[in-house]
Amino acid sequence: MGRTYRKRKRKRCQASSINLNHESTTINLLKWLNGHDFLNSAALELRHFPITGRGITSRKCVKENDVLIRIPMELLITFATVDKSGLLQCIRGQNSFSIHVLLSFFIAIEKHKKESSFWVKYIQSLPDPEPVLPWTDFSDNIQLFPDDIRAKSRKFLDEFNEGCLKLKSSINDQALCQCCKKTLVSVLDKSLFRWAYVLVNTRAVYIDPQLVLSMSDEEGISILSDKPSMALCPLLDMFNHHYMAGTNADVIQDKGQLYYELRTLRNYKKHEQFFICYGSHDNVRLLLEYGFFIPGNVNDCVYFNLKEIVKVLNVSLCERRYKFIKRHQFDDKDVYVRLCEASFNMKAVLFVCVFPNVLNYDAVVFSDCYPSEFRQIMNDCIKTLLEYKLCIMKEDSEKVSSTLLQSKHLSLLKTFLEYRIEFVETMLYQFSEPNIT
Ligand SMILES: C[S@@+](CC[C@H](N)C(=O)[O-])C[C@H]1O[C@@H](n2cnc3c(N)ncnc32)[C@H](O)[C@@H]1O
Repeated sequence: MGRTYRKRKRKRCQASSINLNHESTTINLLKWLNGHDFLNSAALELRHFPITGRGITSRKCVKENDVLIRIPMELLITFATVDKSGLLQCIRGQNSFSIHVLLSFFIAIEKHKKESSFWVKYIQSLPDPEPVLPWTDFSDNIQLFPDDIRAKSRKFLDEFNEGCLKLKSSINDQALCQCCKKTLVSVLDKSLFRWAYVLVNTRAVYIDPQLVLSMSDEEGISILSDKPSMALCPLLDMFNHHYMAGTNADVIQDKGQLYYELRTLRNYKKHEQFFICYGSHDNVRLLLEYGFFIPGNVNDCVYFNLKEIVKVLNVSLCERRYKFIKRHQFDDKDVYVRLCEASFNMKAVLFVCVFPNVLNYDAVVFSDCYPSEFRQIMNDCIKTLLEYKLCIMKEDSEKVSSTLLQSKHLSLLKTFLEYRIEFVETMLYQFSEPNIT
């Protein structure tokens, strides 16, 4: 791909994006932020992009290490915000809740309060309906999902259902909404809670839990079942994800005031979209937690488990070799292949499988000094394993494509499964090349 091609592509992308700065939700959000010590010094502009949806650019060129946003701490929604709001006093009993559930409870009730909420301009800027995540398909469609995606979807769904039920059953029956005097239990219906829960899932950023605890009331802390490391940060949550995001976020102190700050790590052209990195996530994680995937994602990988490796490679493991793998938990997680590379655990498992007579596996595996002939043998094994996965993935994709059932969730999954086949085919091609590690 030449420079001129990339330049034209970028221009086409800018031309097809739509400026959202004139929309009332954007104007109101920026006005509200301006009124609370936020300076739009980087001339940020919200635009709708064809692939990523709404995202952020600037009307001017931005230099490396420039500040994109600096949001004062009191505009972040953290456990301390929920604690100080008095909402937790509506919860009776000794039940404890995750920070995810508590933030969801808070924004659900604030959404219901409409204009009487301090957060109304922020809440109006949030997407409604919420993004489509495969596990929020509440029909029986989850049965059609491939094994790996179905297992994870069920886990997400169980956590959501459990959190929702526990919260609703713990809210004091007499507790009323401050704005409409309806009971909070009746206000918090499942679809409102789902909206809030998915938004927290897709938009919360990491915050140092110790900092949050230092800003909270000691009495309220006992309601937490995990660390309060999630926060909603207006405007920061308009940035889309890329694994190569050229930005860095941090909490900083300026003249005694704490801010959540985002800076650039490189120069940006006018109207180039800014990204942040949500983490080194593979595409299945992006799909399940955020409702999208990125073709060519460098963090994408194909996972295997010991049972299928042994079956596909037709290996019989003696007790000594099996125990070695188990003792070091090599088969527990991170047994994967990604573009041009096998993970540490994958290499270890394959080595033990195909070299039965090594006396000291520890010495080889932990020094990463494998015999020279292992590389070619490993690549051949990986090719066989990928061919096996490809057959399964084709069947999975066929199952989803041929169903007469319809939902946004299923069509998202269908697109993803088709992409996943292409991804494994590319990997197979790469592992067929000589000199691949
Ligand atoms: C933190 S929000 C980012 C802003 C969001 N686009 C909006 O309109 O408010 C995260 C959501 O944005 C979308 N998103 C983020 N990065 C994306 C990407 N690289 N490609 C497609 N969608 C993306 C997904 O719907 C995700 O759940």
